[in-house]
Amino acid sequence: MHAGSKLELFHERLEDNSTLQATFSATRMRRARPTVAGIILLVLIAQVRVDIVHSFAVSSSQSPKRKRFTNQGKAAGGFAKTRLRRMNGIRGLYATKSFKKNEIICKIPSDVALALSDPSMAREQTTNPTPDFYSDAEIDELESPMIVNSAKEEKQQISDLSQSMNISFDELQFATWLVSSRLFAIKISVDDPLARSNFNIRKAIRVLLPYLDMINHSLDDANAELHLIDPEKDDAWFAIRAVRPIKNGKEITISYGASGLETSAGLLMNYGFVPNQNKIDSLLVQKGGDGCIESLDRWKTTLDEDEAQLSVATGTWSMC
Ligand SMILES: C[S@@+](CC[C@H](N)C(=O)[O-])C[C@H]1O[C@@H](n2cnc3c(N)ncnc32)[C@H](O)[C@@H]1O
Repeated sequence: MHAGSKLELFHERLEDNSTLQATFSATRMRRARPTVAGIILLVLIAQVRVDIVHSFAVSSSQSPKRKRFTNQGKAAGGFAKTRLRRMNGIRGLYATKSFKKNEIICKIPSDVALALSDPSMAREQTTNPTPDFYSDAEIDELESPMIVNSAKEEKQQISDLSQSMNISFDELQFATWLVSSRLFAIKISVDDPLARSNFNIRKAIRVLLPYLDMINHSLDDANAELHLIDPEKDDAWFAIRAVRPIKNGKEITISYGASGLETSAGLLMNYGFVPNQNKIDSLLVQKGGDGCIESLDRWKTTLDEDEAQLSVATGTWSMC
């Protein structure tokens, strides 16, 4: 019960802070103008932040062929039958025809994707550092040591980098956020030289996918999934596949996270928002994964304080 109530409080705090972040980001976005320097900066950041930037590794070709594609073709042939729209203030991707279950909604050739992690190094990839726009005091309010430390580390890295590269902190922070909030994680099978021979294991990589990066997150109600088709071939594709029938006009959503699962902390750190409910958070606590319980235990508030805050916030509080 202790961990559970901490978790709910944690969730509320994330929501409060993500509201702050959304407001701040919107202000910054109005000011931002896409410039060549900005684009170069993005590439530089991608290089510095992840150390390894390479064209997508599933292609066996050293010099991938350029592909031509159109948005006028059949549904499976590219960007067919979708368009960008805004609903409830969030821009997203919407179907302009109905899709059947398992139908491919759109495809992106893998050579236009930028992979921000090397699958062969995925074993060492344990953190997903992202920019954070909160003040140090706001970060401290999150209390969870895992998030507070990550966010502060993130800010420090941006600060160090901006000085060593002679770029303004604000520009670098904005560009870093731009990249990290548009990344998708996907699991792929790769040869693991350290594993038994002929043993392929699934590893997560994070990729920037033009156009597909317009798809919003839905944990419980996602109607599509991100796939990699023919990873062994030169002409591998990223595809969005309908996991159930989608009617014309419906928003197309996927569940962010390498396995379609992402904690609220991960969503906040990577994408700057948290959902209202996230069943993955309680699973994490139940299983004690990722040092979650330890990190909750080190919070400054007592259980009584948590319950008092929760009852104010929700109007009711029942012991579980
Ligand atoms: C990959 S982009 C998706 C397209 C984005 N809405 C846009 O207009 O460019 C990810 C960003 O969309 C927003 N977003 C996606 N799913 C969301 C959701 N369920 N609730 C709130 N914001 C969401 C967040 O700002 C996130 O950083």
